[in-house]
Amino acid sequence: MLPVTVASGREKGDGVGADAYAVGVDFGTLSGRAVVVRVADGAELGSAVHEYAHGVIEERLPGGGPRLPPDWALQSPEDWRDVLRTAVPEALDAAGVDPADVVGIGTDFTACTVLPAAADGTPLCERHPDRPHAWPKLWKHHAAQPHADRINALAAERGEPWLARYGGKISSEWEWAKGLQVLEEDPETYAAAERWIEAADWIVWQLTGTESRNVCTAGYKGIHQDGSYPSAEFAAALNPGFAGFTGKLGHDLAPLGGRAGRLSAEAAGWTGLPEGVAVAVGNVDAHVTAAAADAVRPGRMVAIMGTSTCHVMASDRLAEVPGMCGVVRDGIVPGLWGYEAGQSGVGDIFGWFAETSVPASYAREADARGMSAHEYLTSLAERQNVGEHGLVALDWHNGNRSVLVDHDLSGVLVGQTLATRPEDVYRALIEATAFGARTIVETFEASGVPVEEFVVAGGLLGNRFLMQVYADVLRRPLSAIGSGQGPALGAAIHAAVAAGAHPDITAAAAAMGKRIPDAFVPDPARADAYDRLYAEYRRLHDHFADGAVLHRLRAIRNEAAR
Ligand SMILES: Nc1ncnc2c1ncn2[C@@H]1O[C@H](COP(=O)(O)OP(=O)(O)O)[C@@H](O)[C@H]1O
Ligand SMILES: O=C(CO)[C@H](O)[C@H](O)COP(=O)(O)O
Repeated sequence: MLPVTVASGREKGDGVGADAYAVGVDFGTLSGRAVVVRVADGAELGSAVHEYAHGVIEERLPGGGPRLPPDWALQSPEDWRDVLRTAVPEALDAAGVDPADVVGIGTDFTACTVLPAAADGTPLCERHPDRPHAWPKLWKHHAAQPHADRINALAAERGEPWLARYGGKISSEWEWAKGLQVLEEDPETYAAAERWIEAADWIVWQLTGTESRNVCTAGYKGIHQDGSYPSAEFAAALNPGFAGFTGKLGHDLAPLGGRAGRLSAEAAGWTGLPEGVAVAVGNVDAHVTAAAADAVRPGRMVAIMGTSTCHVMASDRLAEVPGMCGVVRDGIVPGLWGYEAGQSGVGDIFGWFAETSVPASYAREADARGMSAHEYLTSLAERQNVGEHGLVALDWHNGNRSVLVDHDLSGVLVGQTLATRPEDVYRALIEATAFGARTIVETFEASGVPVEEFVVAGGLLGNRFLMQVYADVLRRPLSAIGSGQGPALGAAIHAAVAAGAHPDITAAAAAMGKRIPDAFVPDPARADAYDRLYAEYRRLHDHFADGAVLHRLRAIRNEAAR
């Protein structure tokens, strides 16, 4: 790896005036969004979104070829570059800000979205577009579950000390499982991959021209703990050809809020920003949002609720929380432990239902009222009393990230009768995700990590009924982020720190972040009624947790698809 120089915000003193701006760019699952933010107070002056031309590649590669196997999810690096070329200049235009007043740019990415690259950063899919394994694997590529299972079994057998930092299980979404899958299914691509790099770091490489690796993705997704990755012996025991895997990863890890480098001439040409402005160290969409919600202090759990939900929380204590995604020192903010847990499917589950299960009469009615399917179903669902639909669902349609860590689990719905209507199911699915969130919060608290405040962020904040369900199910007031673009604002906050405009992330979050306390308050009667349904959810959860039925069904499906 190339040598990396990373300065913290404190050390640079770039000199930042009152009218200085930072640009944050959020690379999501379907689109990238840029926002221009005033560094003094976090005012958002302009933003722009660029939808990825290829979206999520799940069926076939962009050039055609055979159908991809089940559970694959790929992306195109050119789509990501297009965000820099279009959304950033459009956001600058919308903001009416002189680019010369921009002091820094920061980015955040979905994770673990990871790609094989050459030593100069060229994605292998740009050399071998016909090889599926040469393409970036999106976070929700779940086809490496058998590899994750082997990693977990071996780590448990060898008593690997790092396993407890991941709640006892490594996810199939992460770097090791996905890397092992490439080795075993396409050894040539594995051998050609001089780098196995998170898109979070790759995009920073595009901006600066220099490779850097961030402490956040290395810790949560790369199993980097206490200064090292799992040993070469461990990797070799998985597969002798895997022994050198960590040689493809990064070893000099850059701290969050640091400056990864300066904007290259080429990236200045793409973005319209001045060459040489500070570029922040790469980061993850969920983790930057904690700064945007001014929630980087211990005990504030931020739920970033969109396609999936991530729960992130800084804490001054280290504990083993079963089924959490990970705890990483400095993983959200330097100096504290950063916890992450998550639900792999949330908005995605509602989206699946709205797309596949709404009758034509509902679609017509929604159209007539100028509502989306989500809005129409919500308007019907919110009229019901708690429990009136007689249903309970398990929110595992995209697997279970916490607390079971098993992506071969699938969704369950019980209690249907001939009177069950679409809005009943839609409501039961919303409730199921809220019960999943409660399971996570209770697991943290039972493990000695108190959740003092629950802060909601992300696109689902737009559904107020859904938020009220969460407040009722969690039996606690919810704070809400005061921005519609949390990750992009968070990335801009990191850019401001990297540019020296604020001394550190905590100070920048206090100045630029936005949090509204008690935005949703629980109703005691509904909360009591939900306690009964939650008890049923937990019974169903424990019944299906071992995967006996659900794994068999998946095996039958996979066999039939082959
Ligand atoms: N009114 C709504 N109620 C519930 N879910 C919605 C609604 N509108 C969109 N969604 C779901 O929200 C998700 C998009 O959330 P968003 O935060 O914008 O995306 P991302 O997580 O990719 O950043 C989609 O999965 C979609 O199905
Ligand atoms: O795993 C994650 C972060 O660690 C996120 O779930 C992943 O990045 C996708 O997020 P989104 O729901 O915003 O698309």
